[in-house]
Amino acid sequence: MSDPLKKGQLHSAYSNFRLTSFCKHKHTVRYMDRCVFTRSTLFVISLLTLLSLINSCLSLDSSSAGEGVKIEQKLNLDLNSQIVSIAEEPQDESAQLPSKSFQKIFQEFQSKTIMDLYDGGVKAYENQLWYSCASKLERAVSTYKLTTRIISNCRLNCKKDPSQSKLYNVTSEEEIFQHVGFLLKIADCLRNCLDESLGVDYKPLPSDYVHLFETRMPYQYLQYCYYKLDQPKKAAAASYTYFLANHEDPDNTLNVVYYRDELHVPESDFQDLERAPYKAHYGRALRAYVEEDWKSVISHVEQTLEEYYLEYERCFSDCEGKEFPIGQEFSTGVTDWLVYILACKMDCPFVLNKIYTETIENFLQDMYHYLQFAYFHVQDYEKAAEATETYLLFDSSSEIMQKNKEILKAKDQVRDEDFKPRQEVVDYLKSQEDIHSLVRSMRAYRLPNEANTEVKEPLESLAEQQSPSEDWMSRYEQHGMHLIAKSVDLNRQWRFVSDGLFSGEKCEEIFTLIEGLKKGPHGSEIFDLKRAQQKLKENLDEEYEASLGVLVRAIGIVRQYTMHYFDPETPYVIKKSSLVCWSSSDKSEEKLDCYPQEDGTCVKADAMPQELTSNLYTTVTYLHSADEDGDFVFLNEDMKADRTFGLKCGRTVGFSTGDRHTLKIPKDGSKRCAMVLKYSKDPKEEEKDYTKLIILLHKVDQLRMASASQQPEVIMKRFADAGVKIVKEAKELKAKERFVADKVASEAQCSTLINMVLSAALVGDGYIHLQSKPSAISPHTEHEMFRGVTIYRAGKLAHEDVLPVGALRDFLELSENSRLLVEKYFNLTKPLYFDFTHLVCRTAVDDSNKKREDLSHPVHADNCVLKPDGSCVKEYPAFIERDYSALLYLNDDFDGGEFFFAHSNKTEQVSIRPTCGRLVGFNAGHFHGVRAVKSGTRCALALWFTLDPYFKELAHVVARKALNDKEEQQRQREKAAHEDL
Ligand SMILES: O=C(O)CCC(=O)C(=O)O
Ligand SMILES: [Fe+2]
Repeated sequence: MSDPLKKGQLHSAYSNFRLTSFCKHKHTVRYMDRCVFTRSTLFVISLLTLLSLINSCLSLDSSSAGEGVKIEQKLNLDLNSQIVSIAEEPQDESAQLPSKSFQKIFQEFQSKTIMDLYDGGVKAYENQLWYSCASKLERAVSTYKLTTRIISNCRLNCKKDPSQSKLYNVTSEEEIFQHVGFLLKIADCLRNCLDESLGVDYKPLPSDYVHLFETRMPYQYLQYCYYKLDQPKKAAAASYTYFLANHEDPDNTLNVVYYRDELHVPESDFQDLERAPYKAHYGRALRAYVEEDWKSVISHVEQTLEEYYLEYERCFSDCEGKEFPIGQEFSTGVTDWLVYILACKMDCPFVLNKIYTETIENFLQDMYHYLQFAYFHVQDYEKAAEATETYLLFDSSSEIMQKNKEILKAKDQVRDEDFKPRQEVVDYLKSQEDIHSLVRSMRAYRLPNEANTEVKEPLESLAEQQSPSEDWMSRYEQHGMHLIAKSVDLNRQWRFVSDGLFSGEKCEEIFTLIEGLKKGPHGSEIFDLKRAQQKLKENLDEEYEASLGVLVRAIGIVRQYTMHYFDPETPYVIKKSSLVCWSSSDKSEEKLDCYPQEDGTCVKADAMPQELTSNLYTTVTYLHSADEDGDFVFLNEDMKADRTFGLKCGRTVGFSTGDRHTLKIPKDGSKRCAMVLKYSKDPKEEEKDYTKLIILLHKVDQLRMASASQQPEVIMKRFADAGVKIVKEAKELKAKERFVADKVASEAQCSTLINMVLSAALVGDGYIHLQSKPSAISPHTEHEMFRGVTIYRAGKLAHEDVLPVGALRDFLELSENSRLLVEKYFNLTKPLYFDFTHLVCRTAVDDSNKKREDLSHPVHADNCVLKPDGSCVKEYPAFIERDYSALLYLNDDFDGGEFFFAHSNKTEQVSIRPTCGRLVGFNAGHFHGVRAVKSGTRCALALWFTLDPYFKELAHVVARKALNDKEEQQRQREKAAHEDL
């Protein structure tokens, strides 16, 4: 972070501070690390930020109700700097606990009423009853705010002082209840408080409504109803309020602009109607800062801090009021709950530090910087010393702050004991450290199903299951990962090179994350996990989310491999993950006078470290292959090349962070990209953004699934209406969780898919899907040949116009229908995800060999290893994450090839004859096999599903995107052809 002390007229004491660049725009000044508009140009700057989103010419109709707010305008503002609003006037935000008499009236406003009001408002909007729309939605919002504030106050008060509970201390011999006493009092207090303020009949608002209010949906309706009621100021405030939580919505952005430019609503009326009090104080503090009114800066920053900590406490206690799925057992249930609360609490600073549309990373830290500066200016040096020391708690290595401390120390009025940090920050940082260390210690705990905030790679779980004596390397080799050089080959300790850590798919997917980065002076571009979160929050793009998911797993794989390789007593934590690309710098003719490093820096020879250490470690995994250019170079003491390695997707080079290395920047101007991980043995150094990103991905996923879910009966009826028939159920199939359905695919769809395999499949592709090894022979029998297409490959082939768009559409549609049918038939309450999707044909090699005794696919279960004693163990190399399986058959013109369910002694239990459109769905733990295909070709769409979102097959997202792109291209072509006529 840069320094407020650097700004404008410096006190002579500060003259030795470094100066940063000036702001480009002539009406801006620099404060903190941003450029803000000076007073003459003050505006609701978040508005300006949003304008930068729409720098292009747009013409949109913003309303679903017909005639909307229209705007046609070319906006051309250079507003790249991220700025915050400092023009808004504060409002009266604090909702107090209502008085007793009010409570009586209030009790009428039960959550049912909130729902009624909301639904009524929306209905009125649809019926164009603008007055009724506005009045109902206004009441819905105010009742919701009041209710949530009351509940939140109860939680806060009862946590602080549970003595309102009449329960005596609970004591028990039973150990578990000895811990529960305190909780019991809080629970009793909370229940009483809620009963008293909301009435005993109060029912919590259903989560889908909570979501609507949290995403400020009522304001989206309100703005239009106000507009129709000729209340532009209110409309402007409502649309601005909605915008702040939904800035990716371009229609609303245009509305805001419209109110400003067409209806001339003054800037001061663009108010955030949901603004937390501390944000208002913050805005005023910034304004005072620009005006150099130090006394006001102090007073507003102090109020900001006071309100911020209140909000922080509230955020913490509200986390405990969130709805969670809980496990069945007492211990798992309670622990799952705790883990959820923890994840929620971890997010609090992130939520609170979002000011308007921008997240201010070091919000609190900045506040003490402002205070220090302002106190210094009013010559209250003791307070300035206190603020300095407080700041140093956040960042003890800040050179600027250290220098400032020296300057303050030189003042006569300042004594050593004045450098005492504020208690509130000591407490705050302790609570943060507590949360993070709890999260760390719970790392190994696995939440049920989709509730998995701690991510496990298949290889990670494999690692945990193994005893140390087991030959871990050969297991990795089965996945195609193998060591190609180790320390002895590489002249130095702590060096290795391994191949095959990523598949081509993974490389391509991660590569897509690298775009729009800024090049550093030497020609490197760096992508880190902070940027990833920011981008995902700005735009919940499913494809981007999928690529991040791949990255998160990739990090897990490489870390696990590295830990195994070095077998450290203390595990390594990841200190920093980034994607780094090198390409020739703009001044490419000039030769670099430093050695480019894999982490994106460029180091001079004399600055190269001498020491090797096993405490800090780096791995570099390449994201593409290159025949000639871009080598990695291990250097020796004399800075001469020790060994060089070419680039290859998935190749991983590991070395001690202090080791000497460099790289060759491609001469042809192309980018050379790698995933760079730095490790440390100090758990305190762990990169928090990794966990944060996982939690964010998880939340996004839950949101998406929640909005998509529908009642099973409705879906099953829809299937029945479309002709799908359940033909065999548990009883006939001799076990629960099995069914057979017919007419899931049409004849035309079956032929399309079969043609796809026969024409486009790479022989053997996708069967060993961690590492494609083309092989014509079936892994199960030499009498058959395998051909397959994965969903990823289908997407790619369609993208390259090798596969007709319609074929990809059928592939995606049939997969999705099969998934949905399994999810709804089994009445699953958790979303079912694809784990792997494989379209596969088996062809009898020698048609005359009809006496075959072998099986096309031996008896097995899809998620465990069948042992000779008939037990099935959930261990590697089985895909233990798989929960359900389905096969959608595509033809019947072959001999043999019946699917059968089996007993654990491998004998046949019940068999099913494949035919086009027939789907078998079953629990992935059930034994089954396929009889020999004696002649002809048997094709099926094989689908494996998981309840664990971590294993979600991301290729579906990529393929869907490819389909959408192609369809859009087709539409454009048709449109152009039509216009030509
Ligand atoms: O093709 C079939 O009918 C079953 C295949 C199977 O069980 C599997 O691939 O795991
Ligand atoms: Fe199977």
